[in-house]
Parts: sequence; structure tokens; C-alpha cells
Amino acid sequence: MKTLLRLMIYVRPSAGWVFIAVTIMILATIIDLVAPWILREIFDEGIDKRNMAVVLWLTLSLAGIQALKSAGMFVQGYTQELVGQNVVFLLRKELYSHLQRLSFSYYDRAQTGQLMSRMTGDIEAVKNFVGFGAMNLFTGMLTFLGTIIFMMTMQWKVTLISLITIPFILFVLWRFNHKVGPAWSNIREQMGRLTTTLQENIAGIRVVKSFATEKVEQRKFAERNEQNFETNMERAKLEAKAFPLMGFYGGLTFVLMIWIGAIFVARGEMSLGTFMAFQWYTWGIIWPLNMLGWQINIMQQAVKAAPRVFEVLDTPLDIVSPAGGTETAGMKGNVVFDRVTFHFADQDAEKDQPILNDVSFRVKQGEVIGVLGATGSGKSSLIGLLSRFYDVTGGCVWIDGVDVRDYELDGLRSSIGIVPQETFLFSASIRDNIAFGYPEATQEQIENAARKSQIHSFIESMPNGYDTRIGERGVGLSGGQRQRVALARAILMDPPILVLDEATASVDTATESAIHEALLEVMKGRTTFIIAQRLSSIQHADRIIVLERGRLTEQGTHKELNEGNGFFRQLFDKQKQIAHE
Ligand SMILES: Nc1ncnc2c1ncn2[C@@H]1O[C@H](COP(=O)(O)OP(=O)(O)OP(=O)(O)O)[C@@H](O)[C@H]1O
Repeated sequence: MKTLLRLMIYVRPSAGWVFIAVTIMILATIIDLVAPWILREIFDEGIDKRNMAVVLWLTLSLAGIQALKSAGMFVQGYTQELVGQNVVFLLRKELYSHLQRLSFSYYDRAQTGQLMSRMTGDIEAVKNFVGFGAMNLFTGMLTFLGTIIFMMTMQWKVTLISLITIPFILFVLWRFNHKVGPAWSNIREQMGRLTTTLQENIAGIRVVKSFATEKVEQRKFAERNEQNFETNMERAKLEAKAFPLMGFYGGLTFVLMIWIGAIFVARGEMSLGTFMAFQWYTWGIIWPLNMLGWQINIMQQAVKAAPRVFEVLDTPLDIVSPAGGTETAGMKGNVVFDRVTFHFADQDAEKDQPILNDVSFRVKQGEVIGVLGATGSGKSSLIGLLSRFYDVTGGCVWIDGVDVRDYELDGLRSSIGIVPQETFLFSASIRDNIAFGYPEATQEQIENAARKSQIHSFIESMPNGYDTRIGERGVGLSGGQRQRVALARAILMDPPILVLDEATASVDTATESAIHEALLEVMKGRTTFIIAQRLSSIQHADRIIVLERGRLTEQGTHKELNEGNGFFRQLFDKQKQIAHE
């Protein structure tokens, strides 16, 4: 009930259309109720009294109101769909906008396939009910009650006796409703899992193929597909049992009506016209009940699908822009990490080892900082805190003396240009990919950024130059080329803070060296963090900080660290030894 009430919020903007559809439905129902009554008059006042003029006029009026009803049904069908589509439109818009604002922590746990199935199948199920189902449910109930009232006023005894089967039909409906709900719940959930399997398989098809696990993947998909097939067949069995039974009781009502009606006509307690009208009215009782089975089906689908959509909508936004957040215009890039401790949301802050533990350091505007550490030591997490991908668990991160949590969020993120470890390129032209964060950029600006990241001449050599379209994973580009496109994307933003997270890890040493030469110019005046595992990547760093298991263990210049005997010195010796071998 709560779900249905909540859905009403999305129907409210279409209230005008709902009013039109419902008014037409009420008029159509009245026509359905009046038509058998006219039939009775044709018999009793026309045929019985041999008055052909009455027959003619009443038949013509019957034809007239039926034509009117058909025209009304056209408008009603259209408005019904319009209301449903409006609800889908609003829900999708709200869901998409919420998905845009959900934090990294949410996406760390979320399954893409589940989200896709909520965005498509689940919302579609809601539409079917809101547009078609709910309104037909309303018409059905109106027709059912109206028919009984009309019949009672004509011959209440025959009506009451013939309706003896109704409780049986209602019982079958109640049981069906009770059982089909959980079946739909399973089906919606299974569809989510099926889509997840499909999405993961397609996204990871290169891994699947390189490990030759197509058959295993096929089996996994087949298992889930089969589960879904079986649950659907269980549901079909429920329908196959309930609907014929309801049809049988409906037929029985019809037969009873004829039999009891005939007795009352023979006794002179019912006119032949009323008898004929009752045959027509019987359909007004049977079809709404039979339709009710389908409507319940549609309603249960929506009732089970809508909470899956609402669950996403109700996920709180844990990282939001503060009201009246500090503007970032004119940001210089003085960064301070002050006793920063960090746990991921799914960690136990009491028991689990923090990802970053009491980390403090200062970076002045324009400084180039190398962040060095073994894999998993917390380097990317450190940078994530700067851009508020996550918020600190303890301590504070300051930029220009302002806590990052007090900055206007979009401004903060646009002020920090990040070249991540894994680049995502959109299925668009290379130009659009570079200008992703700054769509208004001129061709000259784009080319400049591409030159600085050593990718311009390669783009120029492609058949369509900057207009060359690339796949969603940047297919057609090598790992190093993808990284350089991402680098150009960050440079184009002209941010006061630049972060290169293993940004040159996929390029050869000569290109890395060329990129770093070019970056010398780019980094001028900008605070730059270079995250790296090899020393060649941080040769231009003014200062280096070393992370070990979330703790800052060393910091200083190349020279200072080389004089020590810590991680830096060991790495230096190791890499020197490898170079000699
Ligand atoms: N979303 C997450 N939830 C829980 N733990 C995570 C999550 N992401 C990373 N971790 C853990 O946090 C630790 C630090 O990860 P982080 O990515 O910051 O390391 P890193 O130093 O950048 O490593 P690499 O050099 O391999 O990229 C790792 O032990 C990792 O397992």
C-alpha cells in the first residue's frame, strides 16, 4: 500500500490526464450499464408491443452510444499510455540524477547489472500498472458494482441467486494474489542477477576469452536463465490454475442466470426484456472479475518492482556539496593533510587496520610531490580524499586553509585534474573525449593539451584525426595512448592541482621521459602529485612522500631520502640493480 501511495507522487503531475481518462472511463461504464437497459426496452416496449418505431429509435441510440464509447476509448487509451509514460519519464529522470550524485562508496558495492535492470525492466513494470493496470482496475470495479446495482433494481431475487458463485471467484482471486506476489518478487530479482551476469561477461569478455572460460560463463548464465525460466513457469502455472477456474465460475454464473431467469420469466415475475438484459449484464460481472486476475498480475509486478527502484532513490548521499560552500575560483593549491585517518565504509573502524593512519604533510602551491609506496599502501586513497571521492574518518584535509568538506563540491573536483590508473574513454570522438570536462574548449586548446601529453601527432595520423570515434573502453587505442588521452583531458581543465596516478605506467620509457619533459611546463605554478611505483616517474618531484601500509614513513627530497635507509633507498638500490642486470 505504501508503495502504491508513493507511486501516486509520480502520477500527480499528470493529474489532468488522469482526470480525462477516468472521466471517459466513467462515461464508458455508464454506456455499458445503459446498453442492456435499452435492450430490455427494445424487447418489452418495442418487440412485445409490436412497436417498430421504438425498436428503430432504440437500436439507433444503441448504435450511437456505442460509437461514442469507441471514440472515448481511443482518447482514453492514449491518455492512459501518456500517464504511464510520464511516470516512467519522471522516475527514470530522478533515478538517473540520483545515480549521478551517489558516492564512490555506493559504486564500490553496487552491481551495474542490477542498476541497469532497475532502470529498465523494473521501471517498465511500474509503467504497465500505473498506465494500463490501475485505470482498468478502476473501470472493472466500477462496472462490477454498477452492473449489480442495475440488476438489483430490475430483479433483485434473480440477481442475488445468480451471484452465489461470486465468493468462489473472489476466493480464487485472493489465493492467486497471495501466491503470485512472491513469484514476481523472485522474477524481478532474478532478472537483476541475469543482467549482472550479462553485463559482467560483456565488460570482462577479454578476460573470459584469454582464460578460455567461455563454457564456464555460459554455464553460469544458463543456470541463472534456467532459474528465471522456472520461476516464470511457476508463475504461469498459478495463472493456468486460477484463470480457468475463474472462467468456470463465471460460466456457472451465466448458466445460473439463464436457468433462474427462465424460471422467473415462466412465473411472470420477470419480463423477457429484463431476461435478455441480464444476459448482457452477466458479462459486466464476469469480465471485471476475470480481468481482475490480469490486473492483479500487473499490480504485483509493479509492487515488487517499485521498491527496487525506490531502494536506489532512498540511498542517502553521503558526500554532498555543503550549503553555501566556498567557491574555488582563484584556488592556489596549498595542500595540508592534518593527522588524516581513513577507513572505507565497509570496514570496521574499531577493528580493521585503517587504510591511512595519522598521515600529516604540507604541500606548497606549485610544488611537485612524488607519492611513493608499495602496491596497496594507500596512495590512491590519499588522493581520493583530496577530491572528496571519500571523506576522512579522522583528521582533516585543507586546501588554501579551507577544509575540503567546506568547498562547493563541483568546483573542488574541477580544480583537481586527475589522470587515474584506469582510464575510461566514452564512445565518442577523440576530440570529445579530451574535452570531456571542458566541452566549450576550442580546437586550439584541445590540440595544445594533446601536444603536451604527447598524443597530438598520433591523433593527426589517424584517418579522421580528432573526429575519430573510439569505443567505450577506448578500443583501437593502446593502453599508453588511452592514458595520454586522459592526460590531455586533465591538462585541458587547467586545474590548480594536478594528480597523476600511475599516469605514465603504461608508456615506454622514452615516451614517459618525453611526457615528463612536456609536463615540466604544465606543472609550472600547479601543485602536482605524481603517484608512482618506479623512481623514473618521480624524477622531477621537488619532494617525495613514502607510504607504507597507510602510514607516512618518509618524506624529503631525492637527496635526503637517498641518504636514509628506508623504502626509497631500498627501491632505488633495487631498480639500480635491475638496470645493471
Ligand atoms: N573500495 C574499497 N573498499 C575497501 N578497501 C579498499 C577499497 N579500495 C581499496 N581498498 C584497500 O585499500 C588499500 C589501499 O588501496 P589503494 O588503492 O589506496 O592503494 P595504492 O597504494 O594506490 O595501490 P596501487 O599502487 O596498487 O594502486 C588496499 O589494501 C585495498 O585493498
